[in-house]
Amino acid sequence: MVVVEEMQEPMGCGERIFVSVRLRPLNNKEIDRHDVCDWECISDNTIIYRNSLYPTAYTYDRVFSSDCPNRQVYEEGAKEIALSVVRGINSTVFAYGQTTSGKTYTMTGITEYAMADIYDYIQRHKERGFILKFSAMEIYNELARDLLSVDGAPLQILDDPESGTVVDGLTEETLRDWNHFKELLSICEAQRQIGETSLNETSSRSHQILRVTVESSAREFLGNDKSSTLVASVNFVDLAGSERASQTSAAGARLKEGCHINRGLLTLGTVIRKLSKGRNEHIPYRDSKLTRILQSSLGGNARTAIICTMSPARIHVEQSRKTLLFASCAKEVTANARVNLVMSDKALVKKFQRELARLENELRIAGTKPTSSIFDALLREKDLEIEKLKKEVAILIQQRDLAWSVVEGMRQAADNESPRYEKPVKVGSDSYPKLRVRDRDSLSIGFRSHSPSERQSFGSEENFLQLPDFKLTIPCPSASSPQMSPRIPVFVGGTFRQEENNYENSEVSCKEVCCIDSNLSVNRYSDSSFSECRPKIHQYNSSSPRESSAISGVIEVDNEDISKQESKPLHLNKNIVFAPTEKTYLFELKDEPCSCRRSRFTRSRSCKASLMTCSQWIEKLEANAGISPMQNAKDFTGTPYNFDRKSSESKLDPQSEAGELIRNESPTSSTSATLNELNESQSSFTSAAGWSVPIPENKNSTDFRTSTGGSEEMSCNNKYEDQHDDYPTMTPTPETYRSSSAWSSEFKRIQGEIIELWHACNVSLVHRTYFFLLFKGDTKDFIYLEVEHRRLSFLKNVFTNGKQMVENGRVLTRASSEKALRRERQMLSQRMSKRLSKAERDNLFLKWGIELNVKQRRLKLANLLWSDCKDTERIAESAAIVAKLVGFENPEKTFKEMFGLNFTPEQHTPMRNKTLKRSVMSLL
Ligand SMILES: Nc1ncnc2c1ncn2[C@@H]1O[C@H](COP(=O)(O)OP(=O)(O)OP(=O)(O)O)[C@@H](O)[C@H]1O
Repeated sequence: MVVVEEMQEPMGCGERIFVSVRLRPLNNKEIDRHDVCDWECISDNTIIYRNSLYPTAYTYDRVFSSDCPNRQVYEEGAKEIALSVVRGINSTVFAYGQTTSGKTYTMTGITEYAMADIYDYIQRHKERGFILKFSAMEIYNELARDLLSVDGAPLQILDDPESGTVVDGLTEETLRDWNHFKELLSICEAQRQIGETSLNETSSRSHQILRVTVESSAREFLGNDKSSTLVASVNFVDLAGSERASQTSAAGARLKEGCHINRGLLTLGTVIRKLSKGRNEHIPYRDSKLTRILQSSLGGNARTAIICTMSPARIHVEQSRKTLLFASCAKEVTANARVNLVMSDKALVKKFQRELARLENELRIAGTKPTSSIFDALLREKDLEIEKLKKEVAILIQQRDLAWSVVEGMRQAADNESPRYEKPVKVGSDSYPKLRVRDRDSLSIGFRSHSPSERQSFGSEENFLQLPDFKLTIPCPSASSPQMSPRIPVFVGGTFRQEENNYENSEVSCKEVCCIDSNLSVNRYSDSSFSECRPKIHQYNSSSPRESSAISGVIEVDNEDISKQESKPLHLNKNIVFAPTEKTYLFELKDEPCSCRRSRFTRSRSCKASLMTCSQWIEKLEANAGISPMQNAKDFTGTPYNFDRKSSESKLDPQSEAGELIRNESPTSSTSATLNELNESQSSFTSAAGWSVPIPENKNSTDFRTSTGGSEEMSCNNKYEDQHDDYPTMTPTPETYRSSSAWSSEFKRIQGEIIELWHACNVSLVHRTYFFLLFKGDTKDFIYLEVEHRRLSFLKNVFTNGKQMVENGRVLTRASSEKALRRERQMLSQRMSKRLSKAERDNLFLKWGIELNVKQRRLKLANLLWSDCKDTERIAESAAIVAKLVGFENPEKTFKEMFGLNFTPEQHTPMRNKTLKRSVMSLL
C-alpha cells in the first residue's frame, strides 16, 4: 500500500497551527510556599501577566484558565484537529511547557478523549471499515525508542520519499478495542523514562509520541482492486520539560538528559520560529530526532494543535514567558493539510499509467509542435497551392464546356447530314431498364413494355418495341461468395441510375460479371428455367455523356416472363434503344443459340475468356511493351481484340464447358425457341449515335467489339464473313464494307494515316495514346476517326504552307508544336523514374535498343516513343508506355465524345489527378 496525497483538504489549506495556552492551578507545594499567581486569563483568548507596571497580554487561539478541566481543553483546543485523522488527514497534538506545567496531565486527557471520540466515530460510521493501529516511541537522549518493545534498542529514523520520515522497526499494534488501547497506554507509561527532579517527582525525561493510525475504506469496495483507503495518523506528543537544567538542579544523568532534551526543544523552537517567519529559508528539521519525526506536523501536511502549559507560580514566570513566546511563534506557522488516499496496487498502477501517458503526450506535443513561424509558412504554402488548384479547375471547366459544345455541334451536324440514320426508338420515360442491385451478388435490369396508350403518346406505333417485360440478372462476385471465382470481367463503367438501392456508382462499377456458379444459381433460381443468352448490353447516346456506360458480359435472362409470351409473335429488336428521361440504353442481344438450362449453370471457360477488363488489357499491353509482366508478349497484338477472339473461339470450342453445355441442352426448349424467334425477327438496329449499323442475322455473329479486331481475329471470324453479305455498300462509313473484315482493314488504313499525320503535325504523344487506345475499330468510332483525319489533314496543310492556326486562343505553328512535343517528351522522361520501377526501366531501355550505361536514357526512350509510324508493335508499345506514364489505365471507361477535339501538345501538362476523367479533360 502506498500513501498518495490525493487532494488538499479545503479547511487545511494554509491553516495555521492551533495554539492554546493552559494555566495549571497552583499545586500543593506551591500553595505551601505561598506562591502567588500573577497570571490571569481575562478571556478565552487572552492571558495577562499582572505583576508589572504594565500588564502584558498574550493572545492565542484559546486560553484555558486553571480551572478548565481536561475535557474542555480537549473539546476546544484539540478535538477538531485530532479527529481529522478519521477523514484521512494527519494531525498532531502536542504539549509544550516547562516541567510540572501539566503537559503529561493534559496530553493524557486529550489522548484518551480523542481515542474515545475516534471509537465513537467508528461506531457511527458503519458504512466504512476502520482499522486502528497504535504505536508509541520516546526520544530519550536523542535516541528513539519503541515504547511497545522491551528490548529498548534505538530505532532508526529513515526518510521515505513517499511516506516522509519513517521510524524503522517501530512496533505497530492493531487495536482490537478500547481496553486493548488502554493496555498499550499502560505499557507505554511503564516504559517511559521517568526521573525525579527537584520540581517533579515523576518528571518525564523524554519526548513521548503516541501514534494512532486510522485506515478506513468504504465497505462495498473492501478487497476490491478499485478500492481506495483513507489512511492518516494522529500523534499525541508529550514533550519533555523545556526548563533550564539549572532550574531542576540537574546533575549527572539528569544534566545529560536535560542537555538532550534542550537540544530537541531548542531545535523545535528554531523550526517553529523559522516557519513562523514564512520565509523560504532552510528549516533545520534534521537537527533533532524530535523535529525529524514531527516534520510533517510542523508546517507540513498535517493539522497541528499545540497546547502550551504553564505554571502559575511566580518563580516560574521566566519559563512561562518563554513558553508563551514559543506559543506566539507557533501560532504563525501554517500547514498544508491534505487528505491521504491510499490506493490498491492495481489502482495505483493504472493511475501511474494514466499519468505517464499524459506526460508522454505532452512531450510528444512539445516535440512535434512546430514553431509559429514554420506553421505560418506551411499555411501560406497551402494557401498558394489551393489558389493554384482553383485556377486550374476554372480552366478545366472552361475547356470542358467548350468541348461539350463542339461535340454537340458535331452530333447535330452528323444527324442532319445522315438522314438515313434512324433516331433511337424511344420507349418511354418510365420504361428504361430498372437497374438495381438485387443483393451483394448480382445486378438486375428489369424492363417493362408500354401500354398502347403510352406508345401512342410517343408517336408511330411501329417505332415501338414489342417486348415482353423481362429482367436481366448479372451475377457478381462478392466476398461472401468466393465460389463465384474465377472472376469474369465485365465492362461495367460509368454511372448507373439506381432506382432503389443507393449504392455508390463506383461500387457498382467495381462489380464484375462472372460465370454462374451452379450451387448459387440453384439456390437462387431453383424454380425457374434459365436461358444463357450471352447478350452484350451497351448503353450509349446518353443525354449526358458523363453518365455513359457500357455493360457487357454474361447476362441471365429470367425467361419465365418471356415464356408467357410464347403464343404471341414477339418482335424484339436485337438492339433495343430505351430512351428514359436521362439516358438511353441500347441492348444488343447476341444471336447465339440460347441454350436453355433447367436449373443449373455451370462454370464456363468461355465466359471467363469472353471479356477482359480494360485494366487487364492494359496490363497485357504493358506486358507486351515490356513493362510488367514481361511474359506472353508473342501472342499479343497490342490490341484487346485477341482476347475477344479467344472468347469467340472458346465459345465454340466443343471441349469447353460452355460447348458441352450447349451440346447437352435441348435446342428446342421453349426459351431457346422464343429467343431465337425474337432475334430472327430483327435485321438492323439504330445506334444511339444516330448511325444505322446493320446487325448480322447469323445466330453466331458476335458484336462488333469482338469481330472487328486485328488480323488474327479477322481470320478467326472468317467463317462468319460470308453470312454478312447484306451490308449496305456505302463509303466511307463502316456500312460501306460488306464484312467486318473489310471494315477492319479500312480502319487499319485510316488509323495508319492518322498516325502518320500525328507524326507530321507533332501531335501530343498523350493525345495519340488516348486516341489509339480508345478507338480500336468499332464501327461507332468511325466518326471520330473521320474528324481526327480531317483536322490533322488541315493542320498538316497549315504547317506545310508555313501558316499558323489559332486554337483555344493559342497560335499553333510547326515550330510551336515541335517545341511543345519536345517538352512533352521531357515530361514523359521525368515521369519514367516515378511511374516505372528500375527493373521496368532497364527492361525498356534494352528492348528499345538503349544501352544501360548511356546518359539520358530516359529522354532517349521518350524520344523514341511514337517515332516510328510504320511499326505497329512499336506503336502499341508506345501507347502502353505513355498510358502507364500518365496514368491512363482504363480506356474503356473514357467517353469518346469528349475526345479528340484538340490535340495541341501544350495541353498535356503534368496531371495531378490520376482519374481518367480529369486526364481526358486535360486534353480538351
Ligand atoms: N491542570 C491541572 N490541574 C490539576 N493538576 C494538574 C494540572 N496540571 C498538572 N497537574 C498536576 O501537576 C503535576 C505535574 O504535572 P505533569 O507531570 O503533567 O507535568 P509535566 O509538565 O508533565 O512535568 P514533566 O515535564 O516534569 O514531566 C501532576 O501531579 C499533575 O497532576
